[in-house]
Amino acid sequence: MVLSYELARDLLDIKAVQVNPSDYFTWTSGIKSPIYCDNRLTMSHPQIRRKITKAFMEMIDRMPVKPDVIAGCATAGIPHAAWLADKMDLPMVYVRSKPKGHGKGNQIEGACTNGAKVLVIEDLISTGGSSLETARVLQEQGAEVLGVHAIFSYGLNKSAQLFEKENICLETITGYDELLDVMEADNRLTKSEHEQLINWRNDL
Ligand SMILES: O=P(O)(O)OC[C@H]1O[C@H](OP(=O)(O)OP(=O)(O)O)[C@H](O)[C@@H]1O
Ligand SMILES: O=C(O)c1cc(=O)[nH]c(=O)[nH]1
Repeated sequence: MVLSYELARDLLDIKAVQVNPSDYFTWTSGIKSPIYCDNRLTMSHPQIRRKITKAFMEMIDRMPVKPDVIAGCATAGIPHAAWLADKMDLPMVYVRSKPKGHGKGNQIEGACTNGAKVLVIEDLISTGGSSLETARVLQEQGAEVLGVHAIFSYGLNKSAQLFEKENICLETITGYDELLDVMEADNRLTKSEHEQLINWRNDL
């Protein structure tokens, strides 16, 4: 099976995906959503997290310029960045959503030298705001951000526009369309619920 569909089914099987049409979830951006995908649950499934690491490694294989640092987007991107960096034998850093309010006041944790070629690892893209903020913080510290790689994206127009505006390349393993296709194929959604969820996403 194609990996994007295989991973979408894995996310459903481990109950990472919740659909709640009558009681919307609030996303980090403030968007109200009938669906929530908790990719943090992949941490608890070694076979799935290894599949994700392997997919990230294959994406790096296809990159014309290779990263010399892997950066995890806090918090849910951090474990995946760590497994990837370990497999690739590369240095890793993580970037907090805001500078730490005590201690050294760091926003970037770990060593990221000026001019380092950095790949940002994120678990999920909704608007893209969190991962692009991570990229901005790294660039401000003199890093060259090669791109953002994420497990999943909702494929919102807003995120496509933001990544284009920032001129940062986004690649993902799976996404909303694959998830909805698998849900429909497995009779987890009716055709009309499928359409409703597609329309909701397209109207955002
Ligand atoms: O593309 P965006 O609109 O920025 O949304 C996606 C972000 O939201 C979630 O993180 P959350 O803020 O819930 O924090 P966490 O990773 O610490 O759980 C997710 O892990 C992404 O980082
Ligand atoms: O945008 C978000 O905050 C968000 C959406 C989602 O489905 N899953 C998640 O972890 N965060």
